[in-house]
Amino acid sequence: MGLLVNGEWQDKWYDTQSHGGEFVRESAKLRDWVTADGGPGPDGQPGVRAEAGRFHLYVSLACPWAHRALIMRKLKGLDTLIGVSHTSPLMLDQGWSYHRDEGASGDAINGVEYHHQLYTLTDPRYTGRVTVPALWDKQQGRILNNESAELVRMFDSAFDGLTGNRLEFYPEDLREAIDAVNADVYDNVNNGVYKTGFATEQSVYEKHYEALFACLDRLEARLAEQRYLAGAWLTEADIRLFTTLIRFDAVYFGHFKCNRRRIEDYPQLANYLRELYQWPGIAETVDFDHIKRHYYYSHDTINPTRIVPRGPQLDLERPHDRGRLEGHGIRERD
Ligand SMILES: N[C@@H](CCC(=O)N[C@@H](CS)C(=O)NCC(=O)O)C(=O)O
Repeated sequence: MGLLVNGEWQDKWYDTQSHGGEFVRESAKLRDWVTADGGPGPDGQPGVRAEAGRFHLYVSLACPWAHRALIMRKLKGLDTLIGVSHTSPLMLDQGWSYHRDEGASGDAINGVEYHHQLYTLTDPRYTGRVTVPALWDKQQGRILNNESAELVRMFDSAFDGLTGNRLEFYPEDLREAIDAVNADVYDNVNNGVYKTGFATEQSVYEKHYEALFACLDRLEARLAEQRYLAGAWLTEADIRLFTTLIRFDAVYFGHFKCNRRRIEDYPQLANYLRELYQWPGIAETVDFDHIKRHYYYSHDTINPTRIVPRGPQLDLERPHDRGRLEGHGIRERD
């Protein structure tokens, strides 16, 4: 576990000390976009054109951020256009690796052993954290973008002309609702579990624990009234919540001490989680072996014995009750 400083790998755990015991997530730094015609991204970011076979997605199957991109790749029918490599679940002194004997796919594109080498291929003097997911541009030989929220948006629309897929996860008229719930879920749930679990001061841990469960209570109340987070349509907001909920009972409840309640104990969230898990294409993106081995083995500051728990036994295939609420599925573009 570590980071690059001027292209040199340094083996360091997160610095919570200089933030009063807080884990502070660094913003992603590689932010170019893929667009249908190669024009700029939505905020004027440099753009490159969507082409079949040009891009490769590097992920960890354990990582909730990478998982968003993997689900979008699947639901948007991008499997044959964008290849994927996955890391070993074990993130050790050299960070993420492609060691096959630990369960990685290997790296068929660049043949690197460590994920940080993709960052120094991108910029030999790269400084920053070395994270998954990362979208590689084979034509330019560099990582184009390493921010999952942006990969979700690109995958939603940039390749539609090539795939003919018209599913829409960020429809114009729902953007306000999606942005609002995303902000709450990001801060208190997606990143909230990390802020709770990585805290190194009791009061900081308790503050984030309270914020996390207050948000889960808000979501539980919302999902009693509507089928999905933005209403009757399934949107990117649901994908973004799903990847944290699916890891919750298996990892965050114990390992990150997020243990007021399990997701299984929330009637709405538990049924909602099962509906999403059972959505065609989603279950095959979930790998509990990678998920559990990653967290319990890699974070030895939290779990020094590196024992990976056997449980819990989860039955995500059993029926859900969400059909009682009005739902239209995923919107299609005209
Ligand atoms: N903002 C990034 C965050 C990605 C991220 O933090 N990924 C984790 C894995 S779950 C990682 O690679 N961490 C390595 C590190 O922080 O050194 C995104 O959403 O894409």
